[in-house]
This record gives sequence, C-alpha cells and structure tokens, in this order.
Amino acid sequence: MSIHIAAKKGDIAEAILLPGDPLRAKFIAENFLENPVQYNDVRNILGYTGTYKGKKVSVQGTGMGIPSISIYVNELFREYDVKRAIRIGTAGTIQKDVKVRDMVLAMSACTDSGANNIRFGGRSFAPTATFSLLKKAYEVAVQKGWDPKVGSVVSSDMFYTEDPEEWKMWAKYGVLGLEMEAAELYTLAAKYGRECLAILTISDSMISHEVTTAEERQTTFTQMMEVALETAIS
Ligand SMILES: O=P(O)(O)O[C@H]1O[C@H](CO)[C@@H](O)[C@H]1O
Ligand SMILES: O=c1cc[nH]c(=O)[nH]1
Repeated sequence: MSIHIAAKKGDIAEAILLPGDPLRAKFIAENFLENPVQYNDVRNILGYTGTYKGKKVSVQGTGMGIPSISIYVNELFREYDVKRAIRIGTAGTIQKDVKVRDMVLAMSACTDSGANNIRFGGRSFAPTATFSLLKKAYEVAVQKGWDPKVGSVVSSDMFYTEDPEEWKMWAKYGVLGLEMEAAELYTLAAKYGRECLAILTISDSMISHEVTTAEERQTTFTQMMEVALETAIS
C-alpha cells in the first residue's frame, strides 16, 4: 500500500497505461484487458491489472494536472517498481494541420508548471519521451494505417488561462497541442530511470472551437489505447 494506491507490491504490472480520467481506465480494463482485477479505488482513482495478449499490464487514472499525476507516478515508481509508464490523454490542438481526433505522440513536453521551477531552481529541464517507446508507438500506428503526429506538446498548470490567446505563443514555436501532465511524467521518468511516453488524442481545437463530449473522450479514443497497449507489451 502506498498513501494513494491500495495495492500490494506485485499487484501492479511493470508496464502501466495512465489516463487522466479514471473512467477511461475502467473502459480500457473492461474492453481490452483479459481477466482485469481492480486494485485501487482510493479517491475513485481506479486502477486495474490484467493481461493483454497474455502479458501483464496495468491501467490507472492519474487525475488532472501536474500535482495529481506527480503523486501517482511518484508512488508507482518508488513503491511498485513500475518500469514503463505510458500516458494516454486528451489534448487541445493549436495547429491547423492537427485535427480533432488525430493522434499525437509527444516527443517532448514544454511546461509552464511551477513543479520544474521548484526542482531546477529556475533552470530549464527538457522533459523528453523514451525514444524506443516513441519509435514503437509510431510504427504500430503507421502499421495500422493511422497517421500519428509527432512533436512537442505543452503541459500547462492552467486549463483556463488568464490570457485566452496564450496558446498562440506556443503555436508560433511549433508546439502541437495543450495538455496538463506529460512534462511531469517525463521528468519523473528521467529522475527514476524509467521509460515514458504520452500518446494523446485531440479532443478539441483552440482554432475552430470544435469539441468532443465526455462520453467520446472516455470511450471512443480507442486508437491511442491500442497503440499504447501494443507499445506497453513490446
Ligand atoms: O484526458 P486527460 O488524460 O485527463 O488529459 C487532458 O484532459 C484534462 C483536461 O480536461 C487534463 O488532464 C488534460 O491533460
Ligand atoms: O489540457 C487540455 C486538454 C484538452 N484540451 C485542452 O484545451 N486542454
């Protein structure tokens, strides 16, 4: 047991998928894993372990934002020996050629978060995905006939920014989309020497203002789930 996860050592696989939404974790467990067992319901942050194509995989919600994912990933790395952590999240597009429902593989994650300012005393760390996972996820997606976009995202502390046009500054620098957790996952993976990747589905557009429903975000972004599971067991 850790403070926020009610699992015994060994209950959680070395490879884990990390959606922000705990109900996305439940959906994956119920629709993709064989013999899923729920190991966590503390704070309704649901966690499950099962097998995928015969290999042990876990999936667990992280909640929204860097402080929340930081708690779960710290505990998963320190107390459960998780070795491979793949975030599967949603993001807002800030580029015209990245459309709603597109898949984004986050090669790197910029951030405005206070977390890395505290850690690095104002110096700038470059949170980066593990190349072998990025390569595998890209190959799986392409092999399935999908068209993943690869590039940087920004993990922001603010969903509702003071300046609603702030995203344009990131867009000018080629950043593909907005989300709220990848930079912390990548930073902690670097600290603990683990593998990490964030696979995102575009759920809304800052440019066209197109949005998807909560139901869609929970249950229909299955391409990234499949790519994440194939990458997790590779
Ligand atoms: O869909 P998830 O994984 O929660 O990811 C995105 O959605 C939430 C905001 O709606 C933030 O957590 C953001 O990173
Ligand atoms: O953090 C997020 C997630 C989805 N869409 C956004 O605009 N921001």
